[in-house]
Amino acid sequence: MGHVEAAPVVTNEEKDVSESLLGDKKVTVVFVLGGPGSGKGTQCANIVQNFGFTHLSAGDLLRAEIKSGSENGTMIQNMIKEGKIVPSEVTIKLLQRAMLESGNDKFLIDGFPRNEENRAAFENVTKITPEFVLFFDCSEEEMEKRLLNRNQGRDDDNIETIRKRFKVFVESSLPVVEYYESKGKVKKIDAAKPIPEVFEDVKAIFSSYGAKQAM
Ligand SMILES: Nc1ncnc2c1ncn2[C@@H]1O[C@H](COP(=O)(O)OP(=O)(O)OP(=O)(O)O)[C@@H](O)[C@H]1O
Ligand SMILES: Nc1ccn([C@@H]2O[C@H](COP(=O)(O)O)[C@@H](O)[C@H]2O)c(=O)n1
Ligand SMILES: [Mg+2]
Repeated sequence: MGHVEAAPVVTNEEKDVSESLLGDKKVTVVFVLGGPGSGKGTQCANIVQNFGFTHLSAGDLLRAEIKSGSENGTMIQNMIKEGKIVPSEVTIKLLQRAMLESGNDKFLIDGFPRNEENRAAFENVTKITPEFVLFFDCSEEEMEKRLLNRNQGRDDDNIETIRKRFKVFVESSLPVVEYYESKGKVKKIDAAKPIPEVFEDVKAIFSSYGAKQAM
């Protein structure tokens, strides 16, 4: 699998984290995108077990930030309840920290970039471009059913917020997928199939990219 030579970050605030994380270390990043409930988290867990990637879910990092009592917690909580996209600088900082703390050099970044601002800011700040984008394609009808049955106590898994998340996905996130499509970077998966079948398709992609199976 090819690698991306990362470059230093520009802001002083991020300096310590980014220099340690990026410096001259080569990192491989796969963005995992798809609508709410398309199965990103489920399949990332499988990829981690089989291919040695670290899974970083932007949504999970934001929820952890709320729980930590951070000064941004209330703002993040309100945005998530409304299905809105949190400002990029907040999410990128969390991703950078998690990348550094992982000690790994291969990352599945799940649910990010969610809009053009996320995409441009991440590339500008980290100088990392994704190896490829894994896109889980699924109908809204199926995704809605899955989210209403998820039972993980998420504040945004209610029908009102789910509809808002679908709208944001179509208006803001699909254009990011289209951007990467224009660069020939999108690997599309039929995510409507049962979980094991989806993973067979996912495995074929990672194997063909030469990602080593974890021992
Ligand atoms: N292929 C599948 N078929 C049926 N159910 C699935 C499938 N993949 C995942 N699920 C179930 O659907 C729900 C949503 O899956 P998951 O949390 O992986 O989605 P997600 O894309 O990460 O969603 P979100 O964007 O909301 O975080 C979970 O309850 C999961 O068990
Ligand atoms: N790049 C991102 C990712 C997520 N969010 C917010 O978190 C919510 C839940 O995300 P999931 O991927 O776990 O479904 C999402 O609806 C956004 O409110 C974000 O702001 N930016
Ligand atoms: Mg998820």
